[in-house]
Amino acid sequence: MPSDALIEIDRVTFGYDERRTILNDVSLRFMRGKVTAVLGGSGCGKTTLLRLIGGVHAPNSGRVVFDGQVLDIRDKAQMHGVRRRLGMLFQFGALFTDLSVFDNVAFPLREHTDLPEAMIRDIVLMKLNAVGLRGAAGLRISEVSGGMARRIALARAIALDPELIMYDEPFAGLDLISMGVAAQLIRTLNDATGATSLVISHDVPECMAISDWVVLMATGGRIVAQGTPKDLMDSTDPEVRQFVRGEPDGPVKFHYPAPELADDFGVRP
Ligand SMILES: Nc1ncnc2c1ncn2[C@@H]1O[C@H](COP(=O)(O)OP(=O)(O)OP(=O)(O)O)[C@@H](O)[C@H]1O
Repeated sequence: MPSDALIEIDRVTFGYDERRTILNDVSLRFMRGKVTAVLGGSGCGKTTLLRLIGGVHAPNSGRVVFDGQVLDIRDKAQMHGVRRRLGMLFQFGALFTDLSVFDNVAFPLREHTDLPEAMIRDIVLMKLNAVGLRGAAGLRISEVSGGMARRIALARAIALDPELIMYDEPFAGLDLISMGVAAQLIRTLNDATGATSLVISHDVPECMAISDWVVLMATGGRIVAQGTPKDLMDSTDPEVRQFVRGEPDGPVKFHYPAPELADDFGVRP
């Protein structure tokens, strides 16, 4: 019987080199059909987690399990199969600026399938329609706004009907309206396609609004808390409160450790 979790991170430890461990003994489960957000401050290892799921790197110890298969990045056939089932929305979109909107969305279909051009056209227009941009198919990337670019990248990420869609900072650099549109799209596409979505971000309100489950991560990949958005919003844990309410000071200090002010300014009597 398939597990309820599409992805399991099982006691994963990882560092880019021996000097520093980025994720230390992290265990997490991402449930099928749900939107899960991993929230955490800059540098705590969120993107690294996505790279481990995408098979860019292998853990130093522990396992990453995708739909019951333990990932082994040396197994080219397995990784090819797994990557084909993943859609990834990178930070800042990474669209091909010299191609049209249409050709950007068609790109993965032309690369990974032998579908006839007429069918590719229908799929591309359907995906663009899903993000509200069917009418923009003929535009060049240089002609579209940042918010539109994000939606085009999303249409491209779902072109091959992925079972898992991973979003790396989908709200970064967007104005409030575009942010709201992007957030609703993540939710709508998840529900319409039956995919599983994983969002990593530090935008608390957007993630709280669209997620079924929220994980709060701190330095070293330490899981501070996880639960439904309501659980976390209602939490009385000072570290959770500081994070979800954006309070500048709390268990995580505003000031980097420093000598006393009076000592630094030489005014101690
Ligand atoms: N390719 C790399 N080689 C070496 N160190 C890296 C590499 N990529 C990231 N790091 C380091 O790993 C740590 C975690 O980075 P990561 O990008 O996973 O964090 P993050 O939580 O996604 O942060 P942000 O929100 O700023 O993107 C950082 O200290 C970063 O400098």
